[in-house]
Amino acid sequence: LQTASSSLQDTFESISMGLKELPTAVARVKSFYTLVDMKNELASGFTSYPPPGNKAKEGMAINIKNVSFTYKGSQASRDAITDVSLSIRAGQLVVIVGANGSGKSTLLRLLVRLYAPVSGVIELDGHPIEEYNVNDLRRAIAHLSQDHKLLPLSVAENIGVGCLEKSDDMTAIKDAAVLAGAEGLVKKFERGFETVLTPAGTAQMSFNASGNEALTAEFNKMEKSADVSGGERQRIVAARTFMRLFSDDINLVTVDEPSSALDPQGECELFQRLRNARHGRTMIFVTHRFGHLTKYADLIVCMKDGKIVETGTHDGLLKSAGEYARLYNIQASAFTS
Ligand SMILES: Nc1ncnc2c1ncn2[C@@H]1O[C@H](COP(=O)(O)OP(=O)(O)OP(=O)(O)O)[C@@H](O)[C@H]1O
Repeated sequence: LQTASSSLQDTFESISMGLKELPTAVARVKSFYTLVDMKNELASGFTSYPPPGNKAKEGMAINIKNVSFTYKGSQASRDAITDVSLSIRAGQLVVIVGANGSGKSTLLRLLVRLYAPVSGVIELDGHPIEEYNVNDLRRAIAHLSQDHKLLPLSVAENIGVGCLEKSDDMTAIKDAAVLAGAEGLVKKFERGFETVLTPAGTAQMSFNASGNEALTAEFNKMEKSADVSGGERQRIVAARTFMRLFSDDINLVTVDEPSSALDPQGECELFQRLRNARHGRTMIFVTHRFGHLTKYADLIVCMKDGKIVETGTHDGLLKSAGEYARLYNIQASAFTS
C-alpha cells in the first residue's frame, strides 16, 4: 500500500509540475508565431544597390542631413540623437567616440537601416536610404556589434553564415577564424570546427533506454555542450564578419564595440586586421578605446548628449582641446601619470 500510494503521489506531483510549465510553454510557442508573422515596419524601396555606376568595393559615400531619432515608447526627456549632420566620403575610415548614451550606436543603427530617422535625410551614394531595396542594402553592409549571438549550429556554420556563397568553403572559414584569432579556441575542441556550441536540446533519453550503451554513447555525443568565454564568443562572431568581408558585395563595414571582452592583444589584433580588410570600403567604428583606432582614422566624430560636438583628425582634435581631447587624456593619463 505504501509503495502504491507513494507512486501515486509521484504521479500527481509530476502532473502538477507539468501543468505549472504549460502556460510558459504555450507563451513561448505563441511568441514564436508572433515573431514569424511580424511585419517589417521599414518599407523596402525599389532602387537596387549599388546604384548604376557604382562598383562594389568602392566604398559607400554617406551624407547625413539634420537627422533626429527617438526610440518608440522611450520615456527619455531628449531624443536619442538630435539634428545630426555628417558627410563621409567613400572609403573613409571613421571612428565615432563619446560618452555612454551619447547616441553612437543609434547613429550606426540608422545607417544600416535597422531604424528610420524621425526627421532629416540619410543619403547613401547619392540616393535617400529609403529608396533602396532593403535586401540589397543588407547584402552591401557588414555590421559587427555586441548584440550578435552564436547560433545552435557548428562553429564552422556559425562562421560560414557570414558569406552564404562560401558557407561550405572550409578554407575560407579557417582563414576567417585565423583573422579573428579564433583558431586557437577551435583547436581546444575534440570535434574542432564541427563542435556545436549552445546545442538546442534535440533529444531526450527515456528511462527504458538508459541500459543501452550504444544509444547512450550516441546521445551523449549529440547533446554534449561546449561553452566558450565572453571573449571567445566575440572572436567567433568577429570571424563571421571576416567571412562576410570575403564577399565582393560589401561596401560599408560598421563595427560597434566588438571587443569589450577581448584581452588587450586580441583587441589590438582585431582592430588591425579589420583595418587591413578594408580594401577601399567605407569603415565606421564605434569605440571607447581610442589607442588602436583613432590615430588611423580619416575622420573622428565625437558625440555628446545625442549631438555631434566635434569632427576632425586625432592631431587636430587634440590641438583644439575639446571633448575628444578630454576623453583621450583621461585614458592616456592612466599610463603616463
Ligand atoms: N532600444 C532603446 N529603446 C529606448 N531608448 C534607447 C534604446 N537604445 C538606446 N536608447 C537610448 O538612446 C540614447 C542613445 O543610446 P546609444 O545606445 O545610441 O548610446 P551610445 O553612445 O552608443 O552608448 P554606449 O557608449 O553606452 O554604448 C540613450 O539615452 C539610450 O538610453
